[in-house]
Amino acid sequence: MTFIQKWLDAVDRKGSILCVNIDPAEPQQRANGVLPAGMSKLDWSLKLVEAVSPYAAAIKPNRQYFKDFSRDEMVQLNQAIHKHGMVSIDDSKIADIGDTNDAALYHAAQEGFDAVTYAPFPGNIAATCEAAKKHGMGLIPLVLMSNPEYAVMKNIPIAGQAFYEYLARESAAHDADGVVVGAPSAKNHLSLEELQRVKELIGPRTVLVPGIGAQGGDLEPIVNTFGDYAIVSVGRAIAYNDDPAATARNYFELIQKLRLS
Ligand SMILES: O=C(O)c1cc(=O)[nH]c(=O)n1[C@@H]1O[C@H](COP(=O)(O)O)[C@@H](O)[C@H]1O
Repeated sequence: MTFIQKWLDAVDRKGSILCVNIDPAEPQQRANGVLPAGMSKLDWSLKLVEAVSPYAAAIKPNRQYFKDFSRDEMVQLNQAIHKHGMVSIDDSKIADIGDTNDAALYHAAQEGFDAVTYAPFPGNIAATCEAAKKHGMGLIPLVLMSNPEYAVMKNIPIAGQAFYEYLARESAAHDADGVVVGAPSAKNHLSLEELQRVKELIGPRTVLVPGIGAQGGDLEPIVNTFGDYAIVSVGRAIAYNDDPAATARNYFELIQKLRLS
């Protein structure tokens, strides 16, 4: 089954398009938004998965925060995500030569992920899409990032089009399962027109949308543009709130209003 189908099934099952990012920072790592002292990363992550599971259809662990995890720990986390009827996205943003990307996809498959994020800047979209299919993994290339600095990249002309259009077009041409498009906000560079352009170029594929919550992104243009193909991702605003379940429910309800209007 393709990742797109897995996602649409999860949306049906859960009645939600919310994805919760798990980015567990260690207490000594930064001042705010960290794991409680003395609590294991795995226990904290499993507790979060359970708390948000009534309101979310996907979980996205960011690999930079899990460098210390064993395969067994990652397998346990993915089993919990699947037990609750959600899909699991390995946010690795792989970005290397073919054999190395293949290694990342192999490990993601062994750990039980459903899809992997990919930074297509080495120019090997075709080969990486093929490798993802070989491993039964969904592949989600970055197209429009949410960070303000991406403004310097997105319109660089390439093959007669803007860089982001090129990435969206290539992702669709090689049958990637989706793309990453950040949520427009007052602080970043993203516009409704760009969202619509990406939709036009990729057709019915998933769109992983980070940038809601801590980064101040706007829900409305995302849900209105991409509908149930939008994997609406919220991280710190839920994970580090005193009541993650209640916060996930609030986001779920905000999204539902837009989905059903
Ligand atoms: O690929 C991503 O998920 C991603 C792409 C992007 O353009 N912007 C972005 O914030 N992300 C990731 O999405 C998550 C955002 O987390 P919060 O800002 O806490 O909701 C982090 O794990 C980021 O690494």
